[in-house]
Amino acid sequence: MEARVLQQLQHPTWIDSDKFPRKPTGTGSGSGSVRYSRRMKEEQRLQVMISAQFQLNKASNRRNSVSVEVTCSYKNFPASIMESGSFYAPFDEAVMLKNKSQEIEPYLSGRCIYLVGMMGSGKTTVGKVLSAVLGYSFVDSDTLVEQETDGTTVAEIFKLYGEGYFRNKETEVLRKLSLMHRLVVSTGGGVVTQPINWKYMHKGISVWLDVPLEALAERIAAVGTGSRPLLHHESGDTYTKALRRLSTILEERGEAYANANARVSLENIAAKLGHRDALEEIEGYLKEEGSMAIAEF
Ligand SMILES: Nc1ncnc2c1ncn2[C@@H]1O[C@H](COP(=O)(O)OP(=O)(O)OP(=O)(O)O)[C@@H](O)[C@H]1O
Ligand SMILES: O=C(O)C1=C[C@@H](O)[C@@H](O)[C@H](O)C1
Repeated sequence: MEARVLQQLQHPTWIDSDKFPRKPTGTGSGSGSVRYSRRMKEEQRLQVMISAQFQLNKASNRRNSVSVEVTCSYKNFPASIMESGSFYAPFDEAVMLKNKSQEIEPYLSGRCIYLVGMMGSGKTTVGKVLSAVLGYSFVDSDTLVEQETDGTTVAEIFKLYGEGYFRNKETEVLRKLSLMHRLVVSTGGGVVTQPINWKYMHKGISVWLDVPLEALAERIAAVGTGSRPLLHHESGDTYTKALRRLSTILEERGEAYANANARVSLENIAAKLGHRDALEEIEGYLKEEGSMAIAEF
C-alpha cells in the first residue's frame, strides 16, 4: 500500500513567506501580486506544483488575501489521482497558520494526524491545508480502500459486498497507515465505530471535527448523496433526508467521536474553515500530554 499512498501524496512545501512583501507600503488604494511556484521531481515520476498568488488590494475586502494551489500528478497514472486544492485566507491568517504549524511540528515527532468526524465535516478540506502547512502528506482512507478494492467506489463496495466488508478493508488500511509517519489522514466517517481502529489511530494524534448536523446536511444537499451510501435510504428532499439520516447515525455512534485526542468544535461554521482551530487544538493536546512545554509568564 505504501506505493499507493505515494500515488496520493502531495509532498506539500510551504511557501517561504519572507519571499513576499509583508504589507503594502503605501497608504492609499492599490494592488500588487507576486507569484511563486516550485516544481519538484522525484525520480522523474512525481511532480508537485505549488503556486501561490498574493494579492494586496487596499481598496477591497480581498485585501491581503493569499491563494495557494497545490497540484500533484504521478506519471502514468490517470487524472483521477491528480490532487489539487486551494484555499484563500487573509494574509495574516496564512502567516499565523505557518507560524503555528512551525511551533507544533517538532513536537509531533512525525506522528500522523487522523481527522475524524461525520460525513461532510471538512476532513478533506481541513486535512489538505493542515498537511500543506505542516509539511506532511495528505491521504484519504476512503480513497485507499477504493484502491485496495481495484478502484471500486465506496458506494459500489457497500452495494456489492456490504458494509462489513468495507469496514474490514478500512481497518486494514488504518493498520497499514499506523506504521507510517508524517501523514494527515482524512478518515471515513465511520472509522470511530470500530474499537480496533482506535488502537491504530492512537499511534498518531486524532482530531474530531465536530460540526452541527444542520451544516453537514446543507453541505451534503449541495453536492448530493451519490457517494455516501449510508444516506441512500431516506425519502424526501435532499436536505431533509440527509439531516434525518445523519441524526440517526450520530445517535448510533454515541460518544465514539469523543475518543479523539482533540476536538475542534465548529459551531459557527460559516465564519471559519477550521484549520486554525485544528492547529490550536493539536497544540493544546501536545501541552496536555507533556511533550510541548506550557509557556510560562
Ligand atoms: N468550513 C466549511 N464551510 C463551508 N463548507 C465547507 C467547509 N468545510 C468543507 N466544506 C464543504 O463541505 C463539503 C464536504 O467537505 P469535505 O469533503 O472536506 O468533508 P469530509 O469530512 O472529507 O467528507 P466525507 O467524509 O464525506 O468525505 C465540501 O463540499 C466542502 O467544500
Ligand atoms: O460515516 C460513514 O460511515 C461513512 C463515511 C464515508 O466517509 C465512507 O467511509 C462511507 O460512506 C461510510
